[in-house]
Amino acid sequence: MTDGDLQLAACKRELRSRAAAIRDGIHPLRRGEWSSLACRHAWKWLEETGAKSLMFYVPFRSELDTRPLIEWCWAEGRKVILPRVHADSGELSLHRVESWNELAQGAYGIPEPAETSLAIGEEDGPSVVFVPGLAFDPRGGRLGYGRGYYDRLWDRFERASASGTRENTVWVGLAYGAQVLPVVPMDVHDAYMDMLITEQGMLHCRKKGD
Ligand SMILES: Nc1nc2c(c(=O)[nH]1)N(C=O)[C@@H](CNc1ccc(C(=O)N[C@@H](CCC(=O)O)C(=O)O)cc1)CN2
Ligand SMILES: Nc1ncnc2c1ncn2[C@@H]1O[C@H](COP(=O)(O)OP(=O)(O)OP(=O)(O)O)[C@@H](O)[C@H]1O
Repeated sequence: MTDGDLQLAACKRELRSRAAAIRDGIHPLRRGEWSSLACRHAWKWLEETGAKSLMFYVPFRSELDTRPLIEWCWAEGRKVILPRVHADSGELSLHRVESWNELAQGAYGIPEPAETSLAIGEEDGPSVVFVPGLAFDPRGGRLGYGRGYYDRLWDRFERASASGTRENTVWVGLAYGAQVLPVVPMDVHDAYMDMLITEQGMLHCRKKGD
């Protein structure tokens, strides 16, 4: 590790605890209100784009609540994909889920597809990925919990689209407006979002380096 890497890691660590405190500090009633507004913005956008296969996260801690969005997708017959954490390899496997009954408590206490659920391949993967995070920035920068799960998934999808196995995926950060900071420190391997959706609406991200 170079001095630069160490500084970046320290900067991320410090920001992680500040960003978690910001998110936890939002009153639960406000979180509920803002989650429902953000979900409505996301749903409107999904109706416009007609995307049929969507990957979500199941909220934990004080994250923006995606459950209404997931239930609308089920009601409208859209494909809902949820991740399962493999803490040993640092990978996420993807699973089609059709009801809450198919989930069990997984790593970190997050509800996830049960162990018996069959994973789907990259070629059957989602056209839109909704991504949780501690903080985001207007370039699409993202800070997660520091295990790199979504960065590795992004890498897999990029490779699959470069080799022609899948179409491009739209990456959408879902967060409260208070989590969008001026700049989030980014490593070379960090995944950039294409869009952010908050209670205030949609933001198209300026790409890396622009
Ligand atoms: N709802 C949701 N699901 C998700 C994520 C997420 O951020 N939100 N993830 C996004 O990647 C993955 C899970 N990643 C996680 C990574 C670390 C910790 C965690 O508890 N970390 C400790 C720090 C110490 C440690 O690294 O063990 C902590 O925060 O106290 C939790 C989840 C996959 N599923
Ligand atoms: N594509 C990748 N391949 C292998 N390792 C990776 C990849 N992306 C990230 N990592 C590793 O994962 C670890 C965590 O990365 P980082 O601090 O960027 O996580 P994060 O984006 O905040 O967390 P998360 O995605 O879990 O929410 C780092 O040690 C990094 O080297």
